[in-house]
Amino acid sequence: MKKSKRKYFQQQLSKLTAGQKRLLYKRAANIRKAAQVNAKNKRRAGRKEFKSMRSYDDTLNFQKPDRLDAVTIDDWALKVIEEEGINSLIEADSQLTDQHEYTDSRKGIVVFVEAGGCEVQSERENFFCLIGPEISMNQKSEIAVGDCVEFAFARDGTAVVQSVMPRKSRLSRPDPLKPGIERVIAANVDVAVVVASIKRPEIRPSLIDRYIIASERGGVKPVICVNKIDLIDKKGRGGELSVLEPYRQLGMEIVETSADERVGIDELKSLLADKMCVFVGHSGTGKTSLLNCILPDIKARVGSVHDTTGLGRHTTTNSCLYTAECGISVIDTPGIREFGIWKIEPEDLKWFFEEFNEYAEQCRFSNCSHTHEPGCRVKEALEEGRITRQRYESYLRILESIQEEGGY
Ligand SMILES: Nc1nc2c(ncn2[C@@H]2O[C@H](COP(=O)(O)OP(=O)(O)OP(=O)(O)O)[C@@H](O)[C@H]2O)c(=O)[nH]1
Ligand SMILES: [Zn+2]
Repeated sequence: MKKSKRKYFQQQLSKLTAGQKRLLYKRAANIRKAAQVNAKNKRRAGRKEFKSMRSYDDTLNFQKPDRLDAVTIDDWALKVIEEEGINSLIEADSQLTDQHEYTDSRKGIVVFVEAGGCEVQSERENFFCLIGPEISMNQKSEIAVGDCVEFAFARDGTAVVQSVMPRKSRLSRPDPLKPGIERVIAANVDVAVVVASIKRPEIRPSLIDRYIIASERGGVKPVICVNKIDLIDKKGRGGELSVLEPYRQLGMEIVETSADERVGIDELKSLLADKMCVFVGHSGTGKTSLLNCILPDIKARVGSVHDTTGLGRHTTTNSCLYTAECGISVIDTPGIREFGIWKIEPEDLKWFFEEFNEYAEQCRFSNCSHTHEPGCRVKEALEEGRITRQRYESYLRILESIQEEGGY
């Protein structure tokens, strides 16, 4: 197949829905098998003409299956598109959907999840969808706010999620009650805004570190937002904000805000422009207040839900995605007091403390945990003031909790 032709068919292939692709590959696999059988039988019979076997009727309309230049299953799939066109696939898929009594398949993004159902935003409309049994078996880790899903409508108008697309990133924690289960707080986010407040409640660096670790593990960029700066008197600034120094040294982005006095809001907005973000942090730090400053139009957007099940709307205790006209999408999460780290081995933790790395290479033991070993260069760097005590102590505390709780 010519390169340009191949590219054209690949473009067509990328436009297919998951259901249509499934059909296409099934068909490609059948035809490939048929072609192989044909070729084999032809050789065996030693004659040019070969009648298709009944079980491989599939090949009847397919030109010269045994002489195609297709090799891989992808080649065969493209060949199917070339020979039969994508319309036949779309039609076959919709007939199949009819059989299962689902119609009008759509794609959307999950804005809210609750037991058995979720709210999905699709083309500026929100739909309450039930979640199919395979997905809901393991719901909280299988479907999360921010997930891209495909859903369709049953005859009675109920929307049902059919499939969840692979995630490009995730922010997870272990379930506080069942630590063996992963809870995905937010999926497909670009930035995690770790909201801390300078006072009421006070900044907890070790909690910030936990969020940084979880973000980096999940492929999310962490940003620190220190809120309530109106509560510090101007003279005391240096002292109260010194906890942020290690993060400045690491080159992290830090924004100082006051939701009450609307300080730093524009800076935060420009940092989040055109990004999918999640707001995380200790309870009461001002996440929702900040969100209201950034996205004043969100209330109107949350209101319009197509409640097709009659199960009603959610409470405010779960994560929720808000999208604004300005291009910012934010997932607000309920505040927490403790934040466990999802499945991290004690010996891997040190690598998440980036400033340790250059010294760790010079430790006497290559598997040094930087706690009790002789010849530990990280501890020397600590004494020399090259590594901050705040971060080192945070490392020890997290390490201890991981060791005690078996990784959670
Ligand atoms: N002084 C001051 N108070 C603030 C500021 N931002 C929020 N608050 C107050 O802090 C309290 C908690 O604010 P929320 O926005 O509900 O905090 P949250 O982080 O969403 O809390 P959770 O929902 O528990 O996670 C409220 O009483 C707010 O009025 C601020 O910039 N300055
Ligand atoms: Zn060491």
